[in-house]
Amino acid sequence: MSKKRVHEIAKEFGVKSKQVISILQQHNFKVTTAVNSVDETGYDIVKKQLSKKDGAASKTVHKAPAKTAEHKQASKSQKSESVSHKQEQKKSDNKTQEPKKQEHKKQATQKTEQPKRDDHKRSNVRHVQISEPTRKSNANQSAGDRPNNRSNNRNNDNRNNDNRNKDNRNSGRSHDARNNDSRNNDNRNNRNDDRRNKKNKKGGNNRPQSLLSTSMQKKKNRVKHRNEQYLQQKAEAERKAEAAIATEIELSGSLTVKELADKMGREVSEIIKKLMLLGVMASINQEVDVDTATIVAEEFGVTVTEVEPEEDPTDVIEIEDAPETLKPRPPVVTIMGHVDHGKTSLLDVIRQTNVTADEAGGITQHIGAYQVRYKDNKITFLDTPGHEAFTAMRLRGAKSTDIAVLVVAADDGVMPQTIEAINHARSAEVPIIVAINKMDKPGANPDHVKQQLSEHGLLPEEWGGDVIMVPVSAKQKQGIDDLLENILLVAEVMELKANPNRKAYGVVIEAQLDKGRGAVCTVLVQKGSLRVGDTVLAGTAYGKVRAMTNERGERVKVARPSMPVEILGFSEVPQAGEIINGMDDNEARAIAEKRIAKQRVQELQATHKVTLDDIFNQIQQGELKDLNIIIKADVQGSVEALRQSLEAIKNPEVRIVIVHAAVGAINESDIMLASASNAIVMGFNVRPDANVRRAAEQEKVDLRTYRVIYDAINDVESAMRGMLAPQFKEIVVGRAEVRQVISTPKAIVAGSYVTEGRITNDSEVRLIRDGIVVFEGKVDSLRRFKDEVKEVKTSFECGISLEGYRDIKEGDVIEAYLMEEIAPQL
Ligand SMILES: Nc1nc2c(ncn2[C@@H]2O[C@H](COP(=O)(O)OP(=O)(O)OP(=O)(O)O)[C@@H](O)[C@H]2O)c(=O)[nH]1
Repeated sequence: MSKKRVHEIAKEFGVKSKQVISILQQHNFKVTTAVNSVDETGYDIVKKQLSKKDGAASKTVHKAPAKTAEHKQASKSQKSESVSHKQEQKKSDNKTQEPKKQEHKKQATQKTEQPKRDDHKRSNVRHVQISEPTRKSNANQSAGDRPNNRSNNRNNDNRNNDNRNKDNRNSGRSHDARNNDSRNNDNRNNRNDDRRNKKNKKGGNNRPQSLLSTSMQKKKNRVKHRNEQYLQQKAEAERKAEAAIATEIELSGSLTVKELADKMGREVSEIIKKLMLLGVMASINQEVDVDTATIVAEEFGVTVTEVEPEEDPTDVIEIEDAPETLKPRPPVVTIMGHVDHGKTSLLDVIRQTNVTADEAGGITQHIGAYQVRYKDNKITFLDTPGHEAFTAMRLRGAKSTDIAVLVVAADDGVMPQTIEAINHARSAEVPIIVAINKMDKPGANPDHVKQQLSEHGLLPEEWGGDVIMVPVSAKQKQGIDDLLENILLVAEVMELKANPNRKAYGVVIEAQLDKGRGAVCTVLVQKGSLRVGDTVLAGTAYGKVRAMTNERGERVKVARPSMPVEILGFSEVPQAGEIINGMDDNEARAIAEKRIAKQRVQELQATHKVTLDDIFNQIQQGELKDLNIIIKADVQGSVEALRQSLEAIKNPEVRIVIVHAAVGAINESDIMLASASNAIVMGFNVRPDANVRRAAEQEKVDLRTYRVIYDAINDVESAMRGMLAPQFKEIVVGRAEVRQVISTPKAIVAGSYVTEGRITNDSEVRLIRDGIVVFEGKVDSLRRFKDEVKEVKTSFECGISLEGYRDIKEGDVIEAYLMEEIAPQL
């Protein structure tokens, strides 16, 4: 063997050159540096020495990595040592502790990683085992950064202990009880290390977990638990919402925004937003047609199927007539206006001047409607009080009038009923022609009338508006042609047409029971033709037409569109405004029976007329879109004040609509209009008379009277919020008419006649003059002749004096009332 340098030998044995030099010097070799070389003898001495030492060193120091064949060999022997040791230990431990076995297994597997680590720490006496993240960071630190490493090591004393133990194990040294303890420590320490490392990573608290207060821990657990619960609930809600969202819906006709949202399983706000984006401003209760609903639904990715609406077996399906079957028909005109402005006179003049020679016998009987001929054209006039033609018919969904003629006396101008008539016609969307009557009168001022009408939204044509205003005089029969001419003109523009060749469809104008003839009914045929022998159905009444007569009492066999006829043959008296259909016998009977049954059910159910008491419920259920109100007050100022205050009430779901507002007492016409338009009537300083109250009860119209405007507004606001406290209801106990006013030194005594109910001496009373409340207070004294009495009943005379009020006039009405507490509505 050639000579070998010291550093080569050192490298070969994995020791420092210094060590080799020292051995050689001990054996008198002259070597001082690593580059000095020695012969085979020197090499053998070193080898011998080092292998001796190696045996000893292997017991204390971990071996160098198995890079060379020798090392591999060493590693193998180490393994075999370890295995044999395990076997020995197995025996000695008498197979007692399973965890230990596990530990051994773990160590065995760790061995495969060992060389790497050994390599890394060859120069370190202490072997540091660190958990993965730290190891990484240490690895990232350069090997030259030793002091840092060391300080880390010091900080991690436990870990170091652990590693020392591990080293011991790896070196195959004895595994005594101490070692076992160390292993346990090792496990604990490892866990702690992991936590600490995690914490350190976050830059959090470095204190060991055990040092955290128990309460903190509990708090943390609670928060964690709550968070988990919240997340679970959220996920559940989302899952449910997801499930509720429809992907397909069926639409059978227009529906409200709320209904659409419900169908789609979406929030109303989402639908409203989408509609807004589409340029449609809609509130929750507003109706949207199928097309709009379809667009909205498709925007949400919902497929829409249009289906036929469910049929009501009591409905008679209305046939849509093909355009080619339609033939022109005469217009149907209603004359309306204020009392004494000349409605009857005008109708008479029209009738007389336009009956042809052969009809000279004239109209023999009143049948509520008639036709006149004018220049080969027919015009049908409804001879019923104006408001009835609208309210009663509209109530049942019928539209009888094409054109409204508003009669205004030129000398009197616009009066309360004129405004009422305008509102009726507007409500029914019927065009208005104004007949300015009594033009022959000296005080006639048509311009003033036009001016007044303009203020109510009727602007005459000559002033740039679209309302035809014709000056007439019923008395002098002037302007009648002009009026009829204009009626025909408006009718022509309206292109009024109907199919005469089909089963009859019309409306009942009026009906009554005649002792001799049974149910007598005036019918206006609107479509098709009605013939004697036809079976007809109107509401729950049906029957075969036995006889038909026109307005002159002549028997007719057929009645065509726009023709009024009186018919006999109904099983019972139908109601005015009811729709009449010609149909098969059996079908008519079957539908009538079903309608009777339905009516019974409806009667059992609560009425759906709007009342302040249940406005909130109706809003909630999406049933109410507009709150219609009719205002009646004693003076115009109050009307306007109430109107403006009510209109100023804003509610996102309900709009306040003033259907009619006028000065004057509440009358039957107001009730009819309220009934037809589902309105409530609010009276301010005005009172309804007995008939009006009865009508309101019958029609189930909510009628409220107030003395203070604020109370009225407050009631509406509270009702809309569902906060109305209807604890008291006024009960009228009796009424007395003042027939004579007697002045005595002590008081003014109203010599009165009790017309209804009773008046008591402790009554709360109000004094009413022309429907207007002029005083509210208490009875001071109540006398029959000269005696003080407690009460006076209907049909008796009495003397009433009022506490603190003397301005009593003949014709005044004294109304006695009491406030009755009523149970709040549920
Ligand atoms: N000078 C004049 N008087 C008229 C004219 N038209 C009607 N009158 C008179 O006015 C009064 C009332 O006429 P009516 O036709 O009864 O009036 P109305 O509107 O039908 O009255 P009500 O049925 O009570 O609502 C009668 O005395 C008529 O003679 C007219 O053109 N000129």
